[in-house]
Amino acid sequence: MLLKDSEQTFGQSIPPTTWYRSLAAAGLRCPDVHGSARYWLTVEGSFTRALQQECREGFHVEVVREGFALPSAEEARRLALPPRQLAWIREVRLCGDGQPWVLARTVIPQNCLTGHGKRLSGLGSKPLGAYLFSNPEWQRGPLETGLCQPANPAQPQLARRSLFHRGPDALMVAEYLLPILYQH
Ligand SMILES: C=C(O[C@@H]1C=C(C(=O)O)C=C[C@H]1O)C(=O)O
Repeated sequence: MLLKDSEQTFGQSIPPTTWYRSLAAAGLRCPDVHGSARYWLTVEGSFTRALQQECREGFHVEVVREGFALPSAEEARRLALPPRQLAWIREVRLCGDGQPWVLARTVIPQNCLTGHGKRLSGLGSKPLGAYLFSNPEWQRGPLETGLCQPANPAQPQLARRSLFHRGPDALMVAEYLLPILYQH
């Protein structure tokens, strides 16, 4: 039976998440990070590229929402943003072979939307990684590991995130691994 998109993706929202500065630190809390998800939590370079290499049929990005909104208090602290400053927030599903594999949330402060960065608010279904990794002005910082508190089995349990820096500007990309990606 074919499910409607709303049924297929029911429950696949982003759960509350605690972030750790390293995989090892998260591993003390949750040894699962060293299991089959470890590759995805640590893969360097473009995550989009790594997913594309895993696809048999194809890769696409589905925009869930994008627009100006308030980051969470934790995101604002991590990005050193003043409280209540709006940022461009993009949430997408990264889909392999027609199925969502990863939920991604990117917080783009307004100072990143200047110069070439203007493109960041007009990506639509073009992957953000293609822009960031073809643009040498953006440098990635260290990867953090996230342990999620899922409310249902469709929600992610594990996540990763990093800041991308352009001089003094920084944006933050978080990727939440859906179980289908690493539980074969
Ligand atoms: C940051 C990257 O971009 C990917 C693409 C995203 C998007 O289009 O919104 C979000 C998260 C990423 O995994 C990457 O490829 O590493």
